[in-house]
Amino acid sequence: MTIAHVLGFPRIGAQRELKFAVESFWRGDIGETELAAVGSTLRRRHWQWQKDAGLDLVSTGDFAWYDQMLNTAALLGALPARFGFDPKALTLKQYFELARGNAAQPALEMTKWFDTNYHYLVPELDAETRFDGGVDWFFYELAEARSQGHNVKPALIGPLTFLYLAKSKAAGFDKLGLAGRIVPAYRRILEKLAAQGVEWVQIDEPILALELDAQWRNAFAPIYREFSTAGVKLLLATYFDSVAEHAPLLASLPVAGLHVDLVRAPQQLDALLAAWPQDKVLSAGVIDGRNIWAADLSAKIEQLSAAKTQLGNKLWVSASSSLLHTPVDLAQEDQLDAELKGWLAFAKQKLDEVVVVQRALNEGRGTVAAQLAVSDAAAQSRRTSARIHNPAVGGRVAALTGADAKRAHAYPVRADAQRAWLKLPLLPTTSIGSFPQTREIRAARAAFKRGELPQDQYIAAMQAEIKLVVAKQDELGLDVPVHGEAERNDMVEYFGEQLAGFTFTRFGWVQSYGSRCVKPPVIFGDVSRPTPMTVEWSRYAQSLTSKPMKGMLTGPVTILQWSFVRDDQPREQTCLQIALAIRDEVVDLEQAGIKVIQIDEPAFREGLPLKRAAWDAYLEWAGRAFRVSASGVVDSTQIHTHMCYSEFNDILPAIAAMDADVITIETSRSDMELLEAFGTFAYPNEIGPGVYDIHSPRVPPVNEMLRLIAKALEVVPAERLWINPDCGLKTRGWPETEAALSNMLQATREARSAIAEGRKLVVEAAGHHAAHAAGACGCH
Ligand SMILES: Nc1nc2c(c(=O)[nH]1)N[C@@H](CNc1ccc(C(=O)N[C@@H](CCC(=O)N[C@@H](CCC(=O)N[C@@H](CCC(=O)O)C(=O)O)C(=O)O)C(=O)O)cc1)CN2
Ligand code: MET
Ligand SMILES: [Zn+2]
Repeated sequence: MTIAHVLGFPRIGAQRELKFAVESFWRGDIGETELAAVGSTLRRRHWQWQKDAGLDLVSTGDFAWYDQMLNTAALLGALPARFGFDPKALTLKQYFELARGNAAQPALEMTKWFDTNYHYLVPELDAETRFDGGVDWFFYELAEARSQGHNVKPALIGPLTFLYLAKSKAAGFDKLGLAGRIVPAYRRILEKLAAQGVEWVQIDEPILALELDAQWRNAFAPIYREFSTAGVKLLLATYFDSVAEHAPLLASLPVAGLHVDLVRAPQQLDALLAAWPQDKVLSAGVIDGRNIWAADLSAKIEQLSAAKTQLGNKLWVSASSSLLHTPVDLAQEDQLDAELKGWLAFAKQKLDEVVVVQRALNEGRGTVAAQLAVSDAAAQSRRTSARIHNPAVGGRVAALTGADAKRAHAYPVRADAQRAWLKLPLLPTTSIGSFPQTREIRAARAAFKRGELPQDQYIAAMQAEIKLVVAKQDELGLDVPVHGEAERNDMVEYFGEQLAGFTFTRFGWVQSYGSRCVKPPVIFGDVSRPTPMTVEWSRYAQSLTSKPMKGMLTGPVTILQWSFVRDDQPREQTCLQIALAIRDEVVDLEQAGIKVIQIDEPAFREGLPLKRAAWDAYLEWAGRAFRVSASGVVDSTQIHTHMCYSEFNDILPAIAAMDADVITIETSRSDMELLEAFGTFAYPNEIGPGVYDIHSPRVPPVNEMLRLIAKALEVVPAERLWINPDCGLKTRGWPETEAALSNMLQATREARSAIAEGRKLVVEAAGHHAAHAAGACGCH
């Protein structure tokens, strides 16, 4: 029989139960026992759903209090020594300290999981790292599932992916050199599973979808040979892109099965089948684990028919990746109309989809005729619905010319026009946009959305917030203030709610990191902007100050990247439609007298395809989309952009080609390393490298920021340098926000006087890193 399974299920809970429980625990409102009970309840529910749907195996190992990479490190016992924790006796409190930092130690670094909006904690490795075993949560949860009567397939992140994604501070550290230690650790885990009678173990090696160099590729065979005698069957799981280039390797690896992503890379099926041995399982990920569209089930069955003929029972059916990246349960969405709802499937619905495909393959389509009829009708309605296609939008995109994606004059000409009216001081100061999203703001919005707070009162409350934020910035002396984004639930969802061609959900939450979630809007049709989206808020904010108010928009690439995107046309096309909508908004802001406008693109780097071979094409269309959004204005209007969360060194030319007048960019956590690349590359326009990290409540002292400013001045001429934090302040509280900004302005004043007096700023002043080493920085 063809087996039905999934690689993992979202842990957050349909009502974000895990988020609220974890945050209560952090606040001390509940204890470990109550928190553990919430975790148990969620796991029990999610396993039961998998079983009820008809999956043959339910997944364990996919639960985590914060993150699955941290869980793997905790299981292996590979914790950074700087925390001083005993890996075998790690408490929940210590686990969260690794994730969030404590008084003495900053948290593990956090970064994006491949090309998703999920962030994992980066394990730290050094020559002393040991994998001598840690907590037994993984085994506890396995036993829990079995005690509930489930046929279980535990899942682990594989050793090579673990090492590849981990990080070492030592330059040139050979991570693969730790294989000799990590492999026995995994082998011990596998043997323990075998002893407990576990048949199948899923081992995730998503790095196989990257363009691996020979050193990493060649590490697979010997390592998996070590595992082949541990007594369990291994299902090696890959996802997010094709692994066809490794087909011979994968066919010959001593594992019992391979899972592949046939949504992102359907074409790899033929290549793999051509090389596939008879005795090995091929798990076909045909249901989209990254998007919310209901599958065209007839098409999926068709897609697998040749594979079924060739492989018989060795063909398994699954979702393309873990369902972690999809919201939990569509059934809760009571405000979507029936047509749209019929086009969607969240994680729980995807379980059913996997099973329908499986049953059709095992028992014939007749056994699932009713489900197929529903699916066929939905697919048909999505292909033909009048709500999807808007000829005016298509026409506008088709009519775009080169001139539409280019400012009228080059940067030096624009800079003169901007200087003439802005009259900013040297080293102008600004912020990235958001100010603290307080509980009061969120509560007011929640009440408004529930219909309990009338619209005029909601607007008044947000205006009061804007007034406060503008007054505080005037007091502090910021040169280019912002309105603070109080009215926005999220920088993408807010725009999705107002654009045609988008819809949004009530409970479509997806974990972004730890307890933080996002609710990506859904792009189902051609995108356009019925009415201005931000103009009134910005106009109001400008009325409160004589300084130039900076308008604040999210760019087309980021809106695309952080939404659920339609899969019936190329992403490029959708992105250009969004770009035109944002362009309209930019032009309206300019008309309203907002002549400094920031178009945020924090997800620009994240959108890069996993395979380098596809980078150029992406950078070309993504850059064009940004320029389309930014180029409708006159020379004197200053366009800013902002980027964060990523390493930008390898795409600097593409960033320069976006031709924003000013870019503010995250750099403080890397101690301005990035700027060296900007210096070498000679970034041509203005740049505001973040001078303090906003991800922790810690208030950096003046001299620390001064040191970063001095470092920046070594590579960026003062005339083109801006001073700002790393990112928006929405997750911060007010006290640290005011203190940090006040220090930032003090540092700026000192830098300005040094420049005016021709004094050279000292770069070597003790900074955060030195203070850290001395345990004297008060971080977190
Ligand atoms: N889309 C997106 N992706 C992104 C980022 C981003 O900002 N947006 N940033 C990076 C990730 N960083 C993130 C930083 C913070 C949060 C975050 O704070 N999320 C909030 C939810 C934000 C939100 O949508 N808030 C809504 C809904 C808030 C809410 O939960 N309301 C309660 C009621 C609250 C109350 O009464 O006090 C409810 O509806 O039940 C609002 O403000 O309106 C959370 O998890 O808590 C998420 C991601 C990368 N990816
Ligand atoms: C993730 S980038 C955030 C940019 C946005 N303008 C903010 O300040 O919140
Ligand atoms: Zn940012």
